[in-house]
Amino acid sequence: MYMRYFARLYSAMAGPRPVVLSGPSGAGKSTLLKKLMKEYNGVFGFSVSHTTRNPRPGEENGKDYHYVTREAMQAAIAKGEFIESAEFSGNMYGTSRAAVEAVKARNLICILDIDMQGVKNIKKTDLNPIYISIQPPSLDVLEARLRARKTESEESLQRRLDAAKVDMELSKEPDMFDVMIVNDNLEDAYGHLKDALLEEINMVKKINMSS
Ligand SMILES: Nc1ncnc2c1ncn2[C@@H]1O[C@H](COP(=O)(O)OP(=O)(O)OP(=O)(O)O)[C@@H](O)[C@H]1O
Ligand SMILES: Nc1nc2c(ncn2[C@@H]2O[C@H](COP(=O)(O)O)[C@@H](O)[C@H]2O)c(=O)[nH]1
Repeated sequence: MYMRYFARLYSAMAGPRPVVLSGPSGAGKSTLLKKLMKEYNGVFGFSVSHTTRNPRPGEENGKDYHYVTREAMQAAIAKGEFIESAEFSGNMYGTSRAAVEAVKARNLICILDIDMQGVKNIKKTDLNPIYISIQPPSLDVLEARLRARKTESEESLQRRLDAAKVDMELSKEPDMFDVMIVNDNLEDAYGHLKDALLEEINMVKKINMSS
């Protein structure tokens, strides 16, 4: 009983655990995390990654990503400013220490939306997140969703589908993820995601109410 009490106390002092959302491009990570941040306003904070890709219509610099040149990103990585970085579909992506610290400083649950290389690299750090995999019902459905999103050139789409095949295989490895969610029906997938995060959500609500 005491052990459980001290474990809870320690975890409250350390702050809420971050959450890693990963899965193939087009699986629905952004859709799910935007729903979560809207319903639980003031509970979650998004770790804004850096990328060398161009912004899509509607995306905002500093909100969706920090859009940078390859040279600037390579220089920042060399200076040790990133906890992880990866090359994905012809562009660089990475999580800066500052992005995670900014969310932690507000005592919010930090959400990272990263690819499988990022997952492997985060596992080498002391971040200790909850690892959640968002998977599509099938490769065909994934392709249809990516095409319907109309954000990719044919070349980029094919690269993303190739990466998705690797991702879908790797995600089956034991212990890679704490929670696996198949995003077939959006509401069902969202319900599953909320259930997985309920303990952390309640912890943050309690801390915020008492401060
Ligand atoms: N359950 C669902 N049913 C049908 N369409 C969906 C579902 N979930 C997401 N979508 C749609 O699929 C497309 C891809 O979703 P989303 O952009 O959230 O994927 P993502 O995993 O964040 O992709 P990326 O890694 O490329 O950013 C979007 O157009 C979204 O509206
Ligand atoms: N390893 C990292 N992967 C990241 C990061 N930010 C985003 N991503 C992943 O990149 C792909 C493509 O994203 P898109 O916005 O161009 O569609 C997707 O799988 C993201 O999860 C990051 O900082 N590190």
